[in-house]
Amino acid sequence: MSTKVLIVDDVHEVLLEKLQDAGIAYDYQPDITRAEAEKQISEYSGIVIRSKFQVDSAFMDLAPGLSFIARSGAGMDNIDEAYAASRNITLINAPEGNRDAVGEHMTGMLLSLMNHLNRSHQQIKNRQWLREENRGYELKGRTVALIGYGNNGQAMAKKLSGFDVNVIAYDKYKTGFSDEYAREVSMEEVVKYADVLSFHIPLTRETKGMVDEEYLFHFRKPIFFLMGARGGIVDIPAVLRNLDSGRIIAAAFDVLPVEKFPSLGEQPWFADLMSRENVLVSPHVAGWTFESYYKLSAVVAEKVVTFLK
Ligand SMILES: NC(=O)C1=CN([C@@H]2O[C@H](COP(=O)(O)OP(=O)(O)OC[C@H]3O[C@@H](n4cnc5c(N)ncnc54)[C@H](O)[C@@H]3O)[C@@H](O)[C@H]2O)C=CC1
Ligand SMILES: O=C(O)C(=O)[C@H](O)COP(=O)(O)O
Repeated sequence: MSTKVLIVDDVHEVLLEKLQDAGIAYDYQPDITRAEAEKQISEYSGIVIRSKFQVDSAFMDLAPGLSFIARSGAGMDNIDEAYAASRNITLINAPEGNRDAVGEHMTGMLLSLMNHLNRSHQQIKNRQWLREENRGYELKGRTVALIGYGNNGQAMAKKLSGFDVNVIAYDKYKTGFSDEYAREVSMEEVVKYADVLSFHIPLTRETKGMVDEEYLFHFRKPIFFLMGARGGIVDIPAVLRNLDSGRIIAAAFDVLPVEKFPSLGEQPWFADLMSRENVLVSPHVAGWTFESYYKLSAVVAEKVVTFLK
């Protein structure tokens, strides 16, 4: 089978240019549905995706000649990685393309929570000028705990380096990673010292629902909670209960276990979550900037070209 790549989601034109320059044939079908892709995928040796649909074993079975799946993004949770490995299909992603965006966005969310920006803006819209209620907290001197010290964890640590904070990081699958930006710690130290808890781990069978009542129970100090990885990692009702008790001071989510309307609005916890003045939610855009749109596509194109050469 000659090399041909199917691109099934919106990507920056740099990706198309780089494939073209390398003489790699492709079809760019950003609006294709999964059902349509299923009909065509047998003709292709590679696919470039984002998060539009699941690339599961059933999909891969329709593509006997598939040699790679490239994700123009970081998270691989919409790909059955184990099945791809069993089929010897190479997986490519581009975390270098949006890690700075995630680091900046989650730092921004933290500063916003600590200074009540969301609430005070809403109050002023309602003609309320409440200075005392909106007195902020300073980051300086606090301990920020990063769970996961890969691309995004490291980017977040670098962004925080100008704030005079103590950054600690726990990574279950890495050791010996302490650097000038973060100190490697055990989970025991995280629960003891954290003032801020920020997640930078993938959604896997192991991490699904991991952040529940039991997980949050062990923290010794009230925490600011940041979820910028995948919503499926966290049990929202447990966070709500911890907000009620004051064990979580405030929480920011760029990702939620269910995203987009109407399904998000149908979740039993949705109205409660959104009624809180100390909760800040963004629509899964931490890694989605004008710059990362280009960088993700450029990085993934370079990796695809390297793989195919
Ligand atoms: N909100 C957004 O727009 C974005 C979200 N993401 C999400 O962030 C996740 C992380 O991205 P990267 O940092 O690029 O991944 P990465 O693979 O570079 O780093 C993840 C780190 O988490 C560690 N880890 C895995 N399971 C763990 C556990 N149970 N406890 C502690 N550490 C654990 C790994 O050893 C690894 O070092 C992605 O999988 C994706 O789901 C990524 C980009 C944008
Ligand atoms: O890279 C990831 O992982 C992300 O979550 C992206 O920032 C969002 O991915 P898309 O849904 O835009 O492909």
